Amino acid sequence: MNAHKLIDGKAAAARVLLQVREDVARLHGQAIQPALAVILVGNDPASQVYVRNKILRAEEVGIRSVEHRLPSDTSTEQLLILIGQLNADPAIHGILLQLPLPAQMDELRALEAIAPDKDVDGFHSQNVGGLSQGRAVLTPCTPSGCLYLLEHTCGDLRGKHAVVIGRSNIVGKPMAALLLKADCSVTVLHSRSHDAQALCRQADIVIAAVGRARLIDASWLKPGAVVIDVGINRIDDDGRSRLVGDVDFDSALPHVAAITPVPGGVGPMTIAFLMKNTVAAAQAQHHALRSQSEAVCHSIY
Ligand SMILES: NC(=O)C1=CN([C@@H]2O[C@H](COP(=O)(O)OP(=O)(O)OC[C@H]3O[C@@H](n4cnc5c(N)ncnc54)[C@H](OP(=O)(O)O)[C@@H]3O)[C@@H](O)[C@H]2O)C=CC1
Ligand SMILES: Nc1nc(=O)c2c([nH]1)NC[C@@H]1CN(c3ccc(C(=O)N[C@@H](CCC(=O)O)C(=O)O)cc3)C=[N+]21
Repeated sequence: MNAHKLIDGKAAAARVLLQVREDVARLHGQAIQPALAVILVGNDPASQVYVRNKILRAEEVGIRSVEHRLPSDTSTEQLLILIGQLNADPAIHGILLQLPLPAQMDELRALEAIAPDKDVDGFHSQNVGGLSQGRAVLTPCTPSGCLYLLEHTCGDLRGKHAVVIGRSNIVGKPMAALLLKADCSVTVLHSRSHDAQALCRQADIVIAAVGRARLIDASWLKPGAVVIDVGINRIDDDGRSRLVGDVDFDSALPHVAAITPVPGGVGPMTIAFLMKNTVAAAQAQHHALRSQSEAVCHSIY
């Protein structure tokens, strides 16, 4: 009955991937084979599932993928060596370092070691800074996917009040930067916020990226709000394990104008935008290479 309120992330991701497939075919025509390297350290079961999904999706659109699995006792130095090799390999266009890393590793140092033009997650400080300045740089996949869903649900975002719950470097902060770039008024809430619920109730748009199962129910939402649920939480439901978001979907649904489900909402969009970023990286690297060789030709003749 409320089906019209569902924001279908699977269908939107399929549309994005169709475009990516066309772009890949065009690159194949220029003898360019876009390629993504995925690094997985340790054997966290959830990370293994995500990595497998990313590799399957890459194959479907014609992107070559190379998986590098490292044991959980790998040192940061050993990881930096692999990243250095991938940075130097002209046949690799994108590098994804699956997070979280085992506790002994220096995550920030590893992310900073990835060449910014191969940083398809958009986590390198150069890309983070570029996004904050509003420049066209490689941008984190989950927030890009959320923005796409919002633009296709709300149309014009200008002047809308968006509340982002969560301030991680992966989701909350880049999400806030993208919404600001789209001319929203942005409030970012976190675990130290006073009366987060009352602030959230003022929002036209809510982005929940907290990591707490079903924290946000109808009492957090203004009637008619648009809700994007980034949360992926595995819970035990009468002895069966299942995925739920950060939003209490059943409580929120009668209240909202539109909402993403979990699964089938933001998750598929994250993977679609990873593919889009990989193709953009491949295009940019070949463009840069061509400009370089043209410059060399100019200096010779
Ligand atoms: N669908 C997808 O593609 C993706 C889904 N995810 C999912 O999104 C969720 C968030 O991920 P991520 O950003 O990495 O998580 P983090 O744990 O890094 O960040 C969670 C944020 O939520 C804040 N927070 C915690 N409790 C509360 C509270 N009660 N009220 C308000 N804010 C609170 C924290 O505040 P503080 O900073 O003060 O600690 C923090 O900023 C997870 O469920 C994750 O699995 C993540 C990436 C991609
Ligand atoms: N460097 C890095 N980049 C990331 O983008 C990154 C990461 N590390 N670490 C973990 C988080 C999480 N994340 C998800 C991606 C897809 C789904 C997804 O496709 N979810 C499906 C369900 C999948 C299932 O059934 O388990 C859905 O929501 O429909 C979920 C979560 C990316 N992350």
